[in-house]
Amino acid sequence: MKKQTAMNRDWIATARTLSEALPYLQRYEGAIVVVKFGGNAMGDDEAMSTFARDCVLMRQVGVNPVIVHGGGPMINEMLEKLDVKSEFVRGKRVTDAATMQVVEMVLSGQVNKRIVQALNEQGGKGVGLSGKDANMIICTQTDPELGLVGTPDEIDTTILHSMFRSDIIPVIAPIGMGRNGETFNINGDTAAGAIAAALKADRLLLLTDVAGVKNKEGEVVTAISAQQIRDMTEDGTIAGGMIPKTETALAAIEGGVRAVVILDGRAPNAVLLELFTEHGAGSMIRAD
Ligand SMILES: Nc1ncnc2c1ncn2[C@@H]1O[C@H](COP(=O)(O)OP(=O)(O)O)[C@@H](O)[C@H]1O
Ligand SMILES: CC(=O)N[C@@H](CCC(=O)OP(=O)(O)O)C(=O)O
Repeated sequence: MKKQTAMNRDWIATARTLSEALPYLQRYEGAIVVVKFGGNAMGDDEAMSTFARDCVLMRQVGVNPVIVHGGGPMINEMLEKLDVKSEFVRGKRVTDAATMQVVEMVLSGQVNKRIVQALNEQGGKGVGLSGKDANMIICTQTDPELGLVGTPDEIDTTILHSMFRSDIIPVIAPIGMGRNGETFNINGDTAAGAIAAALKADRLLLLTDVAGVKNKEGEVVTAISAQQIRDMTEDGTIAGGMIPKTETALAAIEGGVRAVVILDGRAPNAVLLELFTEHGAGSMIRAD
């Protein structure tokens, strides 16, 4: 009898959560939400299924999710197997022609298809693309020191809009084309930010493996201004892989994205919690 009461309490709490989601569901109907799913945020198959389920649910309630993925750790693993050395400069992989081949194979062939499959197993319609498809991302070289690393210069979102109309969830590998036929490796955060800005997205969610942007004391800053980001980068509090993330956040806001959230993608249902409950997670960056 006692057990049943506890169960009832659980159901009541679940019903309350659903009911409290109404204003959020209304706010996000028709919204475009770009989700960057970083390689470090991708967990085991169960975590992948949970993430996919959240994205399919988003689509089901009228949100237009766009997934832009990373896969840095998976690229590292393959490069190691092939005995190709790799190094990062300011959070970006120095990419020569041989490395580029491996990057494209792992991102487009392996990681992209894993996410597409997970979405489709949850009843969604995931379609995999890279920035090369339908001329979506045209790049210029970021810096000769980094080799074939590209900075998105022109984004064509036509294909994405036609996917939204067909209930398709686009899953995009961060690879772009140069104007002279080159293939460029784009940092996943940079690609997600550029796509979010081109779509004037309502939200850009950067899923990673930390709870948010941490200050000197190691505490997550829940709301962070552009100026705070610049100061924290200057004094080294923001370092490594967090640099492209915060740079992306600033560029995305400037490009017309309403808000960017950096959050822990390994936390179960992180995306749903952020969008549809009052328990938003991570660090939110808005225009100053
Ligand atoms: N101020 C900071 N706050 C949080 N994380 C930081 C900070 N500075 C550096 N980092 C590092 O950035 C990492 C996230 O970047 P990265 O590993 O590239 O993630 P992803 O693979 O998800 O893109 C964190 O795991 C952390 O080690
Ligand atoms: C230029 C550059 O650094 N490209 C990245 C692309 C993948 C990526 O960004 O993956 P994560 O999001 O998992 O870090 C790379 O080669 O690792």
